Amino acid sequence: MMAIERVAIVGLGLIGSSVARAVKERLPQVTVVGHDAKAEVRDIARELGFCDIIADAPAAAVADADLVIFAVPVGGMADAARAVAPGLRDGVIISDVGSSKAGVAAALGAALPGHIVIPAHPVAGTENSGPAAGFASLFEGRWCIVTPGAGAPEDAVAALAGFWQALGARVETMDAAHHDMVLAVTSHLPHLIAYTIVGTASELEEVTESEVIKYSAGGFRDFTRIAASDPVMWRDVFLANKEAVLATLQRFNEDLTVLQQAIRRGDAGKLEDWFTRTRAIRRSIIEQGQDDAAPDFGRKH
Ligand SMILES: NC(=O)C1=CN([C@@H]2O[C@H](COP(=O)(O)OP(=O)(O)OC[C@H]3O[C@@H](n4cnc5c(N)ncnc54)[C@H](O)[C@@H]3O)[C@@H](O)[C@H]2O)C=CC1
Ligand SMILES: O=C(O)C(=O)Cc1ccc(O)cc1
Repeated sequence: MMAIERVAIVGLGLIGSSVARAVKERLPQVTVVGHDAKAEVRDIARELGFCDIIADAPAAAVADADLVIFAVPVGGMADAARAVAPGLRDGVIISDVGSSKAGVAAALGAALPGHIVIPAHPVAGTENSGPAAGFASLFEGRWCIVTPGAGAPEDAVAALAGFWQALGARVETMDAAHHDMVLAVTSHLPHLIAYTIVGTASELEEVTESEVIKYSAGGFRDFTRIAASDPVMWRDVFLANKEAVLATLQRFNEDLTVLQQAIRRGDAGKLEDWFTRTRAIRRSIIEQGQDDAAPDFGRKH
Protein backbone atom coordinates (compact mmCIF):
# COMPACT_ATOMS: atom_id res chain seq x y z
CA MET A 1 0.00 0.00 0.00
CA MET A 2 1.12 3.58 -0.72
CA ALA A 3 2.45 5.15 2.47
CA ILE A 4 1.09 8.50 3.58
CA GLU A 5 3.75 10.17 5.69
CA ARG A 6 3.18 13.82 4.82
CA VAL A 7 -0.22 15.45 4.28
CA ALA A 8 -0.77 18.96 2.96
CA ILE A 9 -4.08 20.63 3.80
CA VAL A 10 -5.08 23.63 1.70
CA GLY A 11 -7.83 25.63 3.43
CA LEU A 12 -7.73 25.64 7.23
CA GLY A 13 -11.37 26.28 8.14
CA LEU A 14 -13.78 23.94 9.92
CA ILE A 15 -13.02 20.86 7.82
CA GLY A 16 -9.33 21.46 7.01
CA SER A 17 -8.51 22.17 10.66
CA SER A 18 -10.57 19.14 11.78
CA VAL A 19 -8.60 16.89 9.41
CA ALA A 20 -5.34 18.34 10.76
CA ARG A 21 -6.45 17.85 14.39
CA ALA A 22 -7.65 14.29 13.69
CA VAL A 23 -4.35 13.39 12.00
CA LYS A 24 -2.35 14.78 14.91
CA GLU A 25 -4.46 12.78 17.36
CA ARG A 26 -4.80 9.49 15.46
CA LEU A 27 -1.76 9.43 13.12
CA PRO A 28 0.93 11.23 15.13
CA GLN A 29 3.70 9.89 12.86
CA VAL A 30 2.24 11.80 9.87
CA THR A 31 3.54 15.34 9.21
CA VAL A 32 0.76 17.87 8.57
CA VAL A 33 1.55 20.97 6.52
CA GLY A 34 -1.19 23.58 6.31
CA HIS A 35 -1.86 26.54 4.06
CA ASP A 36 -4.70 29.03 3.80
CA ALA A 37 -5.07 31.90 1.33
CA LYS A 38 -5.91 34.26 4.20
CA ALA A 39 -2.94 35.45 6.31
CA GLU A 40 -5.21 35.91 9.37
CA VAL A 41 -6.31 32.25 9.14
CA ARG A 42 -2.66 31.15 8.90
CA ASP A 43 -1.89 33.24 12.01
CA ILE A 44 -4.76 31.64 13.96
CA ALA A 45 -3.67 28.19 12.76
CA ARG A 46 -0.13 28.85 14.01
CA GLU A 47 -1.50 29.96 17.37
CA LEU A 48 -3.80 26.93 17.70
CA GLY A 49 -0.97 24.61 16.64
CA PHE A 50 -3.01 21.91 14.86
CA CYS A 51 -0.44 21.66 12.02
CA ASP A 52 3.25 20.81 12.27
CA ILE A 53 4.09 23.46 9.67
CA ILE A 54 2.11 26.40 8.26
CA ALA A 55 3.35 27.48 4.84
CA ASP A 56 2.72 31.01 3.57
CA ALA A 57 3.12 29.99 -0.09
CA PRO A 58 0.77 27.38 -1.61
CA ALA A 59 3.43 25.61 -3.70
CA ALA A 60 5.74 25.30 -0.65
CA ALA A 61 2.88 23.76 1.37
CA VAL A 62 2.57 20.76 -0.93
CA ALA A 63 6.29 20.09 -1.52
CA ASP A 64 7.07 16.41 -0.75
CA ALA A 65 3.44 15.74 0.29
CA ASP A 66 2.10 12.20 -0.29
CA LEU A 67 -1.47 13.46 -0.02
CA VAL A 68 -2.87 16.93 -0.72
CA ILE A 69 -6.39 17.69 0.55
CA PHE A 70 -8.22 20.76 -0.69
CA ALA A 71 -10.60 21.98 2.03
CA VAL A 72 -11.82 25.19 0.40
CA PRO A 73 -15.34 26.08 -0.85
CA VAL A 74 -16.16 24.02 -3.97
CA GLY A 75 -16.08 27.10 -6.22
CA GLY A 76 -12.48 27.79 -5.12
CA MET A 77 -11.03 24.33 -5.83
CA ALA A 78 -9.64 25.19 -9.31
CA ASP A 79 -7.84 28.35 -8.10
CA ALA A 80 -6.42 26.52 -5.07
CA ALA A 81 -5.21 23.66 -7.30
CA ARG A 82 -3.56 25.97 -9.82
CA ALA A 83 -1.75 27.78 -6.99
CA VAL A 84 -0.14 24.60 -5.62
CA ALA A 85 0.58 22.97 -9.01
CA PRO A 86 4.27 24.02 -9.30
CA GLY A 87 5.09 22.38 -5.94
CA LEU A 88 3.52 18.93 -6.49
CA ARG A 89 5.69 15.82 -6.72
CA ASP A 90 4.92 12.98 -9.16
CA GLY A 91 2.67 10.31 -7.69
CA VAL A 92 1.07 12.53 -5.04
CA ILE A 93 -2.58 11.77 -4.26
CA ILE A 94 -4.79 14.82 -4.81
CA SER A 95 -8.07 14.85 -2.92
CA ASP A 96 -10.60 17.23 -1.40
CA VAL A 97 -13.51 17.36 1.06
CA GLY A 98 -16.05 19.29 -1.03
CA SER A 99 -19.79 18.76 -0.52
CA SER A 100 -20.42 18.22 -4.25
CA LYS A 101 -18.27 15.93 -6.35
CA ALA A 102 -18.74 15.89 -10.18
CA GLY A 103 -17.85 19.56 -10.65
CA VAL A 104 -14.94 19.36 -8.21
CA ALA A 105 -13.55 16.24 -9.95
CA ALA A 106 -13.66 18.06 -13.29
CA ALA A 107 -12.11 21.25 -11.86
CA LEU A 108 -9.24 19.43 -10.12
CA GLY A 109 -8.61 17.18 -13.14
CA ALA A 110 -8.42 20.19 -15.48
CA ALA A 111 -6.22 22.23 -13.11
CA LEU A 112 -3.82 19.34 -12.41
CA PRO A 113 -3.46 17.28 -15.61
CA GLY A 114 -1.39 14.11 -15.21
CA HIS A 115 -1.93 13.91 -11.44
CA ILE A 116 -3.86 11.28 -9.47
CA VAL A 117 -7.13 12.96 -8.44
CA ILE A 118 -9.44 11.07 -6.04
CA PRO A 119 -12.24 13.29 -4.73
CA ALA A 120 -13.82 12.59 -1.35
CA HIS A 121 -16.54 13.96 0.90
CA PRO A 122 -16.61 13.41 4.65
CA VAL A 123 -20.34 13.64 5.40
CA ALA A 124 -19.73 15.35 8.72
CA GLY A 125 -19.78 18.95 9.73
CA THR A 126 -21.49 21.71 11.64
CA GLU A 127 -23.01 25.11 10.94
CA ASN A 128 -19.77 26.75 12.11
CA SER A 129 -16.77 27.72 10.00
CA GLY A 130 -13.20 28.87 10.42
CA PRO A 131 -10.04 27.38 11.99
CA ALA A 132 -11.26 27.65 15.60
CA ALA A 133 -14.44 25.68 14.85
CA GLY A 134 -12.71 22.38 13.99
CA PHE A 135 -12.33 19.38 16.30
CA ALA A 136 -10.49 16.05 16.09
CA SER A 137 -13.50 13.77 16.63
CA LEU A 138 -15.60 15.25 13.81
CA PHE A 139 -15.23 12.24 11.50
CA GLU A 140 -15.66 9.47 14.09
CA GLY A 141 -18.35 7.04 13.00
CA ARG A 142 -19.35 9.29 10.09
CA TRP A 143 -19.33 8.38 6.42
CA CYS A 144 -16.63 9.51 4.03
CA ILE A 145 -17.72 9.03 0.41
CA VAL A 146 -14.81 8.52 -2.01
CA THR A 147 -15.55 9.06 -5.72
CA PRO A 148 -12.59 7.78 -7.77
CA GLY A 149 -12.74 8.30 -11.53
CA ALA A 150 -12.35 5.35 -13.91
CA GLY A 151 -8.58 5.69 -14.18
CA ALA A 152 -7.77 6.07 -10.48
CA PRO A 153 -5.01 3.64 -9.37
CA GLU A 154 -6.38 1.07 -6.91
CA ASP A 155 -3.49 1.42 -4.47
CA ALA A 156 -4.05 5.18 -4.26
CA VAL A 157 -7.80 4.70 -3.66
CA ALA A 158 -6.97 2.15 -0.94
CA ALA A 159 -4.46 4.54 0.66
CA LEU A 160 -7.00 7.37 0.73
CA ALA A 161 -9.72 5.07 2.13
CA GLY A 162 -7.25 3.87 4.79
CA PHE A 163 -6.44 7.47 5.68
CA TRP A 164 -10.11 8.33 6.32
CA GLN A 165 -10.65 5.09 8.23
CA ALA A 166 -7.70 6.01 10.43
CA LEU A 167 -9.49 9.28 11.23
CA GLY A 168 -12.48 7.22 12.41
CA ALA A 169 -14.66 7.45 9.31
CA ARG A 170 -16.59 4.70 7.52
CA VAL A 171 -15.69 4.76 3.85
CA GLU A 172 -18.04 4.16 0.92
CA THR A 173 -17.02 4.38 -2.74
CA MET A 174 -19.40 5.63 -5.43
CA ASP A 175 -19.66 7.46 -8.73
CA ALA A 176 -19.47 11.28 -8.43
CA ALA A 177 -22.80 11.83 -10.25
CA HIS A 178 -24.54 9.37 -7.93
CA HIS A 179 -23.02 11.11 -4.90
CA ASP A 180 -24.41 14.42 -6.13
CA MET A 181 -27.94 12.99 -6.53
CA VAL A 182 -27.90 11.38 -3.08
CA LEU A 183 -26.48 14.43 -1.32
CA ALA A 184 -28.90 16.75 -3.13
CA VAL A 185 -31.68 14.88 -1.27
CA THR A 186 -30.04 14.24 2.10
CA SER A 187 -28.05 17.46 2.60
CA HIS A 188 -28.41 20.15 -0.06
CA LEU A 189 -32.23 20.30 -0.20
CA PRO A 190 -32.55 20.33 3.63
CA HIS A 191 -30.16 23.29 3.74
CA LEU A 192 -32.12 25.08 1.00
CA ILE A 193 -35.37 24.51 2.91
CA ALA A 194 -33.78 25.85 6.10
CA TYR A 195 -32.45 28.94 4.32
CA THR A 196 -35.91 29.47 2.82
CA ILE A 197 -37.97 29.02 5.96
CA VAL A 198 -35.78 31.21 8.16
CA GLY A 199 -35.76 33.95 5.50
CA THR A 200 -39.54 33.67 5.05
CA ALA A 201 -40.21 33.83 8.79
CA SER A 202 -38.10 36.94 9.22
CA GLU A 203 -39.92 38.62 6.34
CA LEU A 204 -43.45 37.89 7.55
CA GLU A 205 -44.77 41.27 8.61
CA GLU A 206 -47.41 40.01 11.00
CA VAL A 207 -44.80 38.08 13.00
CA THR A 208 -42.40 40.49 14.62
CA GLU A 209 -38.71 39.65 14.86
CA SER A 210 -38.96 39.44 18.66
CA GLU A 211 -41.72 36.81 18.36
CA VAL A 212 -39.59 34.77 15.99
CA ILE A 213 -36.83 34.73 18.59
CA LYS A 214 -39.17 34.23 21.56
CA TYR A 215 -41.07 31.26 20.15
CA SER A 216 -38.20 29.62 18.29
CA ALA A 217 -37.92 26.75 20.80
CA GLY A 218 -39.94 24.54 18.42
CA GLY A 219 -39.01 23.08 15.03
CA PHE A 220 -38.00 26.52 13.78
CA ARG A 221 -35.00 26.59 16.11
CA ASP A 222 -33.49 23.52 14.40
CA PHE A 223 -33.88 25.22 11.04
CA THR A 224 -32.08 28.34 12.32
CA ARG A 225 -29.03 26.22 13.16
CA ILE A 226 -28.80 24.93 9.60
CA ALA A 227 -29.57 28.37 8.14
CA ALA A 228 -26.57 29.75 10.06
CA SER A 229 -24.24 27.65 7.85
CA ASP A 230 -21.49 29.38 5.90
CA PRO A 231 -22.93 31.58 3.10
CA VAL A 232 -19.98 31.25 0.70
CA MET A 233 -19.70 27.49 1.13
CA TRP A 234 -23.41 26.95 0.47
CA ARG A 235 -23.58 29.46 -2.39
CA ASP A 236 -20.91 27.35 -4.08
CA VAL A 237 -22.64 24.00 -3.34
CA PHE A 238 -25.92 25.10 -4.98
CA LEU A 239 -24.13 26.53 -8.02
CA ALA A 240 -21.95 23.42 -8.40
CA ASN A 241 -24.73 20.85 -7.90
CA LYS A 242 -27.32 22.80 -9.87
CA GLU A 243 -28.88 19.95 -11.91
CA ALA A 244 -29.30 17.48 -9.04
CA VAL A 245 -30.62 20.16 -6.68
CA LEU A 246 -33.12 21.44 -9.26
CA ALA A 247 -34.33 17.88 -10.00
CA THR A 248 -34.79 17.20 -6.29
CA LEU A 249 -36.49 20.56 -5.77
CA GLN A 250 -38.95 19.72 -8.56
CA ARG A 251 -39.97 16.53 -6.72
CA PHE A 252 -40.12 18.39 -3.42
CA ASN A 253 -42.41 21.06 -4.88
CA GLU A 254 -44.74 18.39 -6.27
CA ASP A 255 -44.97 16.70 -2.87
CA LEU A 256 -45.48 20.03 -1.13
CA THR A 257 -48.37 20.71 -3.49
CA VAL A 258 -49.89 17.32 -2.62
CA LEU A 259 -49.79 18.21 1.08
CA GLN A 260 -51.04 21.72 0.39
CA GLN A 261 -54.00 20.23 -1.47
CA ALA A 262 -54.69 17.75 1.35
CA ILE A 263 -54.81 20.60 3.87
CA ARG A 264 -57.08 22.73 1.65
CA ARG A 265 -59.44 19.79 1.00
CA GLY A 266 -59.42 18.70 4.65
CA ASP A 267 -58.06 15.29 3.60
CA ALA A 268 -57.21 14.01 7.09
CA GLY A 269 -56.37 10.49 5.87
CA LYS A 270 -53.83 11.75 3.36
CA LEU A 271 -52.05 13.88 5.97
CA GLU A 272 -52.04 11.15 8.63
CA ASP A 273 -50.80 8.50 6.16
CA TRP A 274 -47.99 10.76 5.02
CA PHE A 275 -46.84 11.64 8.53
CA THR A 276 -47.08 7.98 9.62
CA ARG A 277 -44.79 7.01 6.74
CA THR A 278 -42.19 9.67 7.57
CA ARG A 279 -42.25 8.75 11.27
CA ALA A 280 -41.49 5.13 10.30
CA ILE A 281 -38.52 6.30 8.22
CA ARG A 282 -37.02 8.16 11.19
CA ARG A 283 -37.61 5.17 13.48
CA SER A 284 -36.01 2.71 11.07
CA ILE A 285 -32.94 4.98 10.79
CA ILE A 286 -32.60 4.94 14.59
CA GLU A 287 -33.21 1.16 14.80
CA GLN A 288 -30.40 0.59 12.31
CA GLY A 289 -28.13 2.67 14.51
CA GLN A 290 -27.70 5.06 11.59
CA ASP A 291 -29.02 8.22 13.20
CA ASP A 292 -25.49 9.59 13.33
CA ALA A 293 -24.97 8.92 9.64
CA ALA A 294 -28.01 10.91 8.59
CA PRO A 295 -28.27 14.71 8.75
CA ASP A 296 -29.75 15.49 12.14
CA PHE A 297 -31.01 19.01 12.45
CA GLY A 298 -31.11 18.81 16.22
CA ARG A 299 -27.57 17.52 16.76
CA LYS A 300 -25.59 19.44 19.37
CA HIS A 301 -21.80 19.76 19.48
N1 LIG B 1 -18.96 22.94 6.79
C1 LIG B 1 -19.31 21.67 6.76
O1 LIG B 1 -20.09 21.21 7.61
C2 LIG B 1 -18.74 20.77 5.69
C3 LIG B 1 -18.05 21.31 4.62
N2 LIG B 1 -17.55 20.49 3.64
C4 LIG B 1 -16.81 21.05 2.52
O2 LIG B 1 -15.52 21.37 3.01
C5 LIG B 1 -14.98 22.49 2.31
C6 LIG B 1 -14.52 23.52 3.33
O3 LIG B 1 -15.60 23.92 4.11
P1 LIG B 1 -15.40 24.56 5.58
O4 LIG B 1 -14.18 24.04 6.20
O5 LIG B 1 -16.69 24.41 6.27
O6 LIG B 1 -15.19 26.10 5.18
P2 LIG B 1 -14.46 27.26 6.01
O7 LIG B 1 -15.06 28.53 5.49
O8 LIG B 1 -14.50 26.99 7.46
O9 LIG B 1 -12.95 27.17 5.50
C7 LIG B 1 -12.55 27.35 4.18
C8 LIG B 1 -11.14 27.95 4.19
O10 LIG B 1 -10.64 27.91 2.85
C9 LIG B 1 -9.84 29.09 2.67
N3 LIG B 1 -9.68 29.28 1.24
C10 LIG B 1 -10.59 29.71 0.33
N4 LIG B 1 -10.04 29.72 -0.90
C11 LIG B 1 -8.76 29.31 -0.78
C12 LIG B 1 -7.69 29.09 -1.69
N5 LIG B 1 -7.82 29.31 -3.00
N6 LIG B 1 -6.50 28.65 -1.21
C13 LIG B 1 -6.35 28.42 0.11
N7 LIG B 1 -7.32 28.61 1.03
C14 LIG B 1 -8.52 29.04 0.58
C15 LIG B 1 -10.60 30.16 3.39
O11 LIG B 1 -9.77 31.28 3.69
C16 LIG B 1 -11.10 29.42 4.62
O12 LIG B 1 -10.21 29.58 5.72
C17 LIG B 1 -16.08 22.98 1.38
O13 LIG B 1 -15.82 22.52 0.08
C18 LIG B 1 -17.35 22.33 1.92
O14 LIG B 1 -18.30 22.09 0.90
C19 LIG B 1 -17.65 19.11 3.72
C20 LIG B 1 -18.30 18.53 4.79
C21 LIG B 1 -18.94 19.32 5.83
O1 LIG C 1 -24.45 20.66 10.35
C1 LIG C 1 -25.11 19.83 9.72
O2 LIG C 1 -26.18 19.37 10.14
C2 LIG C 1 -24.63 19.35 8.41
O3 LIG C 1 -25.40 18.88 7.61
C3 LIG C 1 -23.16 19.45 8.19
C4 LIG C 1 -22.70 19.15 6.81
C5 LIG C 1 -22.65 20.16 5.87
C6 LIG C 1 -22.17 19.90 4.61
C7 LIG C 1 -21.76 18.63 4.28
O4 LIG C 1 -21.29 18.41 3.05
C8 LIG C 1 -21.78 17.62 5.20
C9 LIG C 1 -22.25 17.88 6.48
